[in-house]
Amino acid sequence: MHELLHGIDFHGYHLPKGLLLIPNMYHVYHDKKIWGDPENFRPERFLNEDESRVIRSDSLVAFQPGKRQCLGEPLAKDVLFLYVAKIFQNLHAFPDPGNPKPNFDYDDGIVLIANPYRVVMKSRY
Ligand code: HEM
Repeated sequence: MHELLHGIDFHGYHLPKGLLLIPNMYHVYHDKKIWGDPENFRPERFLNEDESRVIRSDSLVAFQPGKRQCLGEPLAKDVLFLYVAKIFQNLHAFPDPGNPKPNFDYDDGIVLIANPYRVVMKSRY
């Protein structure tokens, strides 16, 4: 969230001094002009053609661009990578056959919260 220090005109709107701005991440991550088919889980969209490298995209804005961007981004990404990699290095994950599969439904709030779902984790070893 950022507060405007002075009023500005932006794309035909006047934004007054003191206005609080909150980026609409849902809109960015569901923009068909950027992602094509945002509703599909297709992680390879973030890889180059031979899938050997992650492509850096200006549209991935979880850590925010600009002067006040997150200082902890490299640390957060390393920790998340190790955390998720460790889980899937040791466990297989399956949808729970006795329960509905996860979907894109959510609960409204300040942030959107995924509805609960169950998965079965099995040791790889
Ligand atoms: C998944 C984890 C994280 C996410 C998604 C995240 C996201 C963000 C976002 C959106 C901002 C606001 C940027 C803005 O105001 O434009 C921010 C600021 C900041 N983050 Fe993070 N962050 C994460 C983890 C961390 C960690 C681990 C650290 C430190 C070890 C950290 C340190 C900071 C600092 C110091 C700022 C303030 C930067 C400034 O105002 O100049 N963050 N972060």
